[in-house]
Amino acid sequence: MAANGRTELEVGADGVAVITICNPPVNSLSIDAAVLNFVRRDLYDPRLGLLGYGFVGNFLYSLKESYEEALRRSDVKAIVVTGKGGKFSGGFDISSFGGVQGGQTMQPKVGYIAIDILTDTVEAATKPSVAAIDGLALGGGLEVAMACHARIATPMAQLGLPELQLGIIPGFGGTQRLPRLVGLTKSLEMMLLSKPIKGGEADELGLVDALVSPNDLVNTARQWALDIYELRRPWIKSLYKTDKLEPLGEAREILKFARAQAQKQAANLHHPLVCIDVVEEGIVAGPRAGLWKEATAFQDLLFSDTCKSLVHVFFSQRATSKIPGATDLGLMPRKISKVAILGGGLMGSGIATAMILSNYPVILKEVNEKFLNAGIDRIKANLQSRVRKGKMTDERYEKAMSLVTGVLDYEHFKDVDLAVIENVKLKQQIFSDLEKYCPSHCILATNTSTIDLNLIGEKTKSQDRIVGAHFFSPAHVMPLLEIVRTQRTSPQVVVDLLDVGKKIKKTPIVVGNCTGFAVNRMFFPYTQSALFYIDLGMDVYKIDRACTKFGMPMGPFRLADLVGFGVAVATGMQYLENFPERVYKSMLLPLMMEDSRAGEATQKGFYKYEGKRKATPDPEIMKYIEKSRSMAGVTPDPELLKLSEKDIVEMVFFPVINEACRVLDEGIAVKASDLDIASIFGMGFPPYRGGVMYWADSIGANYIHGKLEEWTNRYGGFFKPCSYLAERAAKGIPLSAPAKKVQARL
Ligand SMILES: C[C@H](O)CC(=O)SCCNC(=O)CCNC(=O)[C@H](O)C(C)(C)COP(=O)(O)OP(=O)(O)OC[C@H]1O[C@@H](n2cnc3c(N)ncnc32)[C@H](O)[C@@H]1OP(=O)(O)O
Repeated sequence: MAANGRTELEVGADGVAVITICNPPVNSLSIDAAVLNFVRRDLYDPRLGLLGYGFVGNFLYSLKESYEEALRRSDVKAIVVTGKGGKFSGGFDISSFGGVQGGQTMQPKVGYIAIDILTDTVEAATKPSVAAIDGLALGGGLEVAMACHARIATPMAQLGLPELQLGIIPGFGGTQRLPRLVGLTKSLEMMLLSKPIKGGEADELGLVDALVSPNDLVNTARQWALDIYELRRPWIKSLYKTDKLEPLGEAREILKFARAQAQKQAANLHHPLVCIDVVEEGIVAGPRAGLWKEATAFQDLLFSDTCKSLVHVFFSQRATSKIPGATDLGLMPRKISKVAILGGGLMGSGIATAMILSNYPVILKEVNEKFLNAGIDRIKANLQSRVRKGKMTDERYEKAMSLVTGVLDYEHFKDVDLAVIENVKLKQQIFSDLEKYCPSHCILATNTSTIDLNLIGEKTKSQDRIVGAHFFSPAHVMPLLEIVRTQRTSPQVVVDLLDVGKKIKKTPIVVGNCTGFAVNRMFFPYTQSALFYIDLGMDVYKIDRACTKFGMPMGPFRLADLVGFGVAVATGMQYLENFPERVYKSMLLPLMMEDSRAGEATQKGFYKYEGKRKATPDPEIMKYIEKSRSMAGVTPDPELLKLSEKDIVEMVFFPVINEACRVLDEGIAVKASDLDIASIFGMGFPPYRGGVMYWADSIGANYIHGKLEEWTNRYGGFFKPCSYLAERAAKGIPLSAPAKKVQARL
């Protein structure tokens, strides 16, 4: 049995050596710090990595060793590379990035893996090798497979180079081999969008050579390798293929277009452009030059802030489902076979759509025929929009719709496992009805962003199975799910809902019960502070521009237009009731609403909307702003007109950080990284800045605290830093450090 991150080598009577990648759970290609520590310090340069020769890591060294053995042995004619447990490989071990970035783990010398191991050992081998791909072949995993002389995959295999989502580029030759196997346009799409493809598409494109069932995979690959050995099939080195590459002139046009697209999509990101440059180098100067450029660029990007932030996001996203007191108790999620949704409004129908898309049978209950039909029609419309966009076949549409049953009574509720209550009046009554009609294990979930879960359950004996499931609109599209637990919600129910969340492809975060929970609590100051600055004399469009340049999908005013002023005012009222000391009572939205100017839905808000969703600044808003300013009795501050975009971003986001600190301090969120994920998936905070708390720590609690203090003195209590922030600023402790660590340091 191999140790973690090693390869197993087994030679069959047919003369085929099968090299198996073994590193559960995803067979990542590991670099083992312990092994690297044996390398002599004098052969190590922190920027260039290993200058001399030595062990370069568990898996990769082991792969080279296995190859060398297979090449040496006279009983081996050909080689098959595969992965253990139905997965080829999820790529380079991301958990080792931190060690390399922090200097604890040495990295191999530039080009060692891509050139010495994959090109000069695997691809240049005198015996042919075939990759047998089931499950995942991502990043470095696919790069190993592309260095083999053929690839056999299963239809459900996922193949891709998603490195850019981590702020790096493919570093094991992927930028050179993928374009040569699938053409420039498709390869750029796969890399720039970090989008894997399934086995079927890979077969059509020529990325794999044959598609077989998982049971036939290794045997087919063995035979294929022998066929190459006996010259019955071509022996192809993908690095030197040219037939799929577009002619140079055309290639240059494709690269130019890709650069423009990359800049349009994320102007703050540098690494997509580096990726395009590296691809171009290979096309213009030849693939070996491309490999060298790739290797140096990869090592530089590994140390970038973008990479560090995105790796933080990767692990934080996975950590949201690790909940102390729930997921560490050894509880297994129970099987949810049927879901009931009460209320087919916008949210209810969106939730139903998300459920049926993941094959959960759904009962949709409404109070009358008219509402029920409207709810079913909304679900149909959600799915039809997917069909129109080519994301769903007609057959899949019919199958999904067949999972929905519309009802007007509780007759069908006796075998329901999960009941989700949408925004229906008399929730208390409904919960007590559900208690009567549903089986005693059924989870009772309510979708709400405000309601007090303790109150809802007051008339039932089922407080332990009451939980909040806060979806974001549109529920079948938005990726976040806030799971709200009260003091009495059972850990089993939390574990069950985390599992459902994962199955319906949402990123769940578990939060405590309070007005606004975590996401809306953080979101509120985003628009609040912006409204305040308008009364103080700032320009609406300048604020929006600064926020979008920072990386937000839209600024606070464009967002208010999208959400609608009615919702914004209603939310403001709830905050006023619960947190009066930090609500700014702006009159701007009510004034605009008096003239039926209530956001995008009314074609006019802070912007004018003529074409579909096209927002144009509207000078008319000045008359409302002037009125609002005079009603507020605030004197505009000429200093604010001089602010740079960086200053504006700080003024908008530091109150958000302040609120995030309160959320953490009150125990509403379990850990700071959950708030990072909540800000990215719930607010659209740029992931390459790592999330709101990670970004805050990159700036420093002390600086943020100082600014908030300064603004409190100048403009009032709205900015007052909370005690959590003040304490950490004073003691120099990161905002994201866990509470017990703080205590340990106090
Ligand atoms: C030089 C090279 O070009 C550079 C590279 O290869 S960079 C790496 C490229 N590969 C990737 O980006 C793939 C990243 N992984 C994923 O997208 C997904 O994890 C996956 C599709 C592989 C599996 O998804 P899923 O089945 O939902 O499981 P998921 O919960 O994400 O992962 C399972 C565990 O494997 C870990 N994991 C997944 N991929 C990993 C990787 N490449 N390295 C280290 N750990 C990894 C996860 O952190 C998680 O650990 P946990 O159970 O302790 O939380």
